[in-house]
Amino acid sequence: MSEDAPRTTHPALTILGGGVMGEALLAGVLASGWAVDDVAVTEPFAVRANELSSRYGVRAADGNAKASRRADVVVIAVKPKDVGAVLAEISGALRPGTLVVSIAAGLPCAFYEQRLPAGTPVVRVMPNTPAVIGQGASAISPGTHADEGHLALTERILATSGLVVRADEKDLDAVTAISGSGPAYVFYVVDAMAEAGVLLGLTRARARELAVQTVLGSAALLAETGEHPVILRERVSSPGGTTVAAVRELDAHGVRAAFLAAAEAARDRSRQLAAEAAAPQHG
Ligand SMILES: NC(=O)C1=CN([C@@H]2O[C@H](COP(=O)(O)OP(=O)(O)OC[C@H]3O[C@@H](n4cnc5c(N)ncnc54)[C@H](OP(=O)(O)O)[C@@H]3O)[C@@H](O)[C@H]2O)C=CC1
Ligand SMILES: O=C(O)[C@@H]1CCC=N1
Repeated sequence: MSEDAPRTTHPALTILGGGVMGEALLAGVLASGWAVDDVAVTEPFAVRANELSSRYGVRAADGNAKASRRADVVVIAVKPKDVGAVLAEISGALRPGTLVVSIAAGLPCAFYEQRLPAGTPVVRVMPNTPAVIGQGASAISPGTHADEGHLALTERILATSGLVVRADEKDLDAVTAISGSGPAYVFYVVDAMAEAGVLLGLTRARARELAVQTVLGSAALLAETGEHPVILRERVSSPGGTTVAAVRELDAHGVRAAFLAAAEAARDRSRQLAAEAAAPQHG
């Protein structure tokens, strides 16, 4: 880059929790040009903290309070049951105006606002694991004190790992049930298709290779054509052919109804997580 080229400035970002999603967000911002000095991660398990530090070159040695003190944006990426304890640690350390972004399932913005200094801007996010390869889907929703600038900043951070959409907070449990948990449904379908291939005599490796490429190609076809899935399904289904015979079995075995029930169960569990996190801790 020439010395005259404009430099993009990035806010100081601290990610609390270096697990699956914390690492995905970390990798995304670094790949998008965040400097390692602008990003820190916290992780209580020292072996994991060292791993993240040596893999990405970011600071991972500090505790939550110290790492949050110098941040412009703090991303909470611990499990929902651990969020209350983390907020108690960082509440006194945040500088006024620090944006708190949480990816924890279930917990509403109000949960954070009740535990952080008055006026703290909070944005709730529901990402998903394809963020690991920059193919994630995230929905974001503002708390009481988050303005357009906070939403735009959150979008900037999440866009480094995929699609970002804005959603009303009342819809975030539904988003969790569809795109948050959704990758697991797709992996389940791929595994079932591969198993079916084995049943029909294909090797396991060949069956999985074909199932993965079929899902990849079908998703790309949907995204690139913008066609309705029913239209694309009809194009596969020749009159009197193999596909219509197969889809009749999916219907007969209640696969569509199972997806609807699964989404309701995930939505309900998301609500329960909020209730459990708000309940007094025992033990
Ligand atoms: N996995 C997913 O598909 C999605 C997850 N989410 C949400 O993201 C959050 C993280 O999930 P995920 O990454 O899967 O979970 P992980 O268990 O992989 O990551 C959580 C990390 O937080 C660490 N941790 C625990 N306590 C603390 C603490 N007090 N301070 C700092 N770090 C701590 C854990 O360390 P240790 O293991 O040593 O305890 C662990 O590394 C959850 O709230 C989840 O609801 C949202 C969307 C999708
Ligand atoms: O299973 C969970 O609770 C998290 C939230 C969405 C995906 N994984």
